[in-house]
Amino acid sequence: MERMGHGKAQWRERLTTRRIARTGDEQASAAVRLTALIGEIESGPLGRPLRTATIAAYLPQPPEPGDTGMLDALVATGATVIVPKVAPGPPAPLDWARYEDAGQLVVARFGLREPAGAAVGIDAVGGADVVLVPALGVDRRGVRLGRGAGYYDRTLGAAADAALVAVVYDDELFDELPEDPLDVRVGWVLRPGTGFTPLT
Ligand SMILES: Nc1nc2c(c(=O)[nH]1)N(C=O)[C@@H](CNc1ccc(C(=O)N[C@@H](CCC(=O)O)C(=O)O)cc1)CN2
Ligand SMILES: Nc1ncnc2c1ncn2[C@@H]1O[C@H](COP(=O)(O)OP(=O)(O)OP(=O)(O)O)[C@@H](O)[C@H]1O
Repeated sequence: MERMGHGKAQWRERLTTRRIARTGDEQASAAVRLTALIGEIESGPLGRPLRTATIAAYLPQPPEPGDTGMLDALVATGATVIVPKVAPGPPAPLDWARYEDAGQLVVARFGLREPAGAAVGIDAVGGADVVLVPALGVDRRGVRLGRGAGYYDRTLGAAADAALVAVVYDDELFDELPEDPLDVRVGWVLRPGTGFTPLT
């Protein structure tokens, strides 16, 4: 039994509360900075030019850090960008769709935006060079805290060759978060004030 106040649920509640309290200014400046920084993925987790790369991203939902500017900047390099489509039913591996521009988006399950077009299948993430993973927080070992449905933990096993990058605010990298056996660790963190940092 975990000590009261230190389990995943408590961390999730604390970090969500802190995010909701972030000002519009902080959210907007984080999005601008992430858009400006995203090209550094080439010298960081990607390790080669974006032009021929496939990036699995996601559509940030306030107060998550970032916005479609970050995705548009990736598309502008020539990279192929895919984003999740959440199917009906209980949590399952994420399906994916090609992201081209914000004009193609519709609001779907959980209020998340997704491309209106056809899904490309759950195996598409296997072709990604880098997966940008949403997180409420991440620790120095790469343990990631998500929203708690396990969508990404069910998905990332199919992305065995990809570099995994958690995207968080600058004050959301911790020494140690709670970890479960099924959690998939990430190798990198991307923060608006700091850029890409490898994790041990
Ligand atoms: N922008 C974004 N897209 C994403 C994720 C994410 O964290 N962020 N996901 C990462 O896995 C997946 C969706 N994950 C979700 C996990 C839990 C709940 C959920 O429990 N929703 C509650 C309301 C509480 C809440 O909003 O968190 C509900 O609708 O009952 C929703 C989505 C796929 N796409
Ligand atoms: N690969 C998996 N197969 C089956 N169940 C899983 C798998 N990974 C996680 N789960 C289950 O999903 C639930 C939520 O997992 P967890 O708390 O790690 O979610 P999370 O990583 O915070 O959420 P998300 O990935 O949606 O952002 C747990 O009950 C966990 O046991």
